[in-house]
Amino acid sequence: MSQVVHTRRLQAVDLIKRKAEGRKIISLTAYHAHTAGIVDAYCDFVLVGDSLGMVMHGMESTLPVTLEMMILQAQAVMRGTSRALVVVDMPFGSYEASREQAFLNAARVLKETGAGAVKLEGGARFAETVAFLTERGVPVMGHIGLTPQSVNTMGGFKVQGHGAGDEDRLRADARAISDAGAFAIVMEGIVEPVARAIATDPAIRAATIGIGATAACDGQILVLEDMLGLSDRVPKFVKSYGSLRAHIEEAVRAYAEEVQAGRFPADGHTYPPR
Ligand SMILES: Nc1nc(=O)c2c([nH]1)NC[C@@H]1CN(c3ccc(C(=O)N[C@@H](CCC(=O)O)C(=O)O)cc3)CN21
Ligand SMILES: CC(C)C(=O)C(=O)O
Ligand SMILES: [Mg+2]
Repeated sequence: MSQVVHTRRLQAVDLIKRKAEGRKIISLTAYHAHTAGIVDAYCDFVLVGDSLGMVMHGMESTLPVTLEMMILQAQAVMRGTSRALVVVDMPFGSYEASREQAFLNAARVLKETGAGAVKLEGGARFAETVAFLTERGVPVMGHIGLTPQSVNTMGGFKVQGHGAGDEDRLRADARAISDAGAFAIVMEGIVEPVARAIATDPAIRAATIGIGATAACDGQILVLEDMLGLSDRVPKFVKSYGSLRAHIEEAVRAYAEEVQAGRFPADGHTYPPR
């Protein structure tokens, strides 16, 4: 009799185990089935980020992104992955008004996509929301520091933690959402000594995921198109691991040249008579 090998996706609780074991948590964003399929083998979780508004649609900020856009791209990413946990960003306006609004919209995300968790931006002020969702079966990832949905109140995409009292505030934010039941916290754009102090704080049970924050975090994330060298402008915290923009441009240039010269399509690319 053959043994049934049950492979399953990583789950939110697995990331907390990772933190305890001291094994780094690897993650990237993805918005499409095909790119998600490539990163699935290497990532513990794949984030369907609301940065898709800026990366895929050329928006100036993440504010115009809708729940419908997030659900559509999350469905694509779920189809492309089999191993990684898929986490979906709650877009601006879909969770801030009340705990009930947050639950109803998060439930829609889980029901309509099959994703394993949602992420929402905010610290101590959203601790009640994080607890409300977690108690009702929705695993929540928090996001503190440079929170892009607050671009208008922050006065730009500004690195956080330079001011007096910032360390205490950011630490209180991280502790509050960890205590509320968040399984992980994205720490974005936080100045090094402050980020390190929070990432190594033994009072924080949630796994810390850095982006433009310290290497002391339990894991790291980047926007896939940024690290591939496809995005035209990237934040300073991005390291380029590829040069897709140049690759695509060269392919498109060669195609245009061959069509112009009549060399494409050649015999192998047309249908001969039977
Ligand atoms: N393509 C992309 N990559 C991202 O990492 C990303 C998005 N889009 N969209 C949503 C947010 C916005 N993010 C950003 C955008 C710009 C900066 C930026 O320009 N930062 C300045 C420092 C600004 C300051 O502290 O004054 C930098 O030089 O990195 C940082 C994060 C991160 N997220
Ligand atoms: C940059 C990551 C953390 C994010 O929130 C996004 O891609 O929207
Ligand atoms: Mg986001």
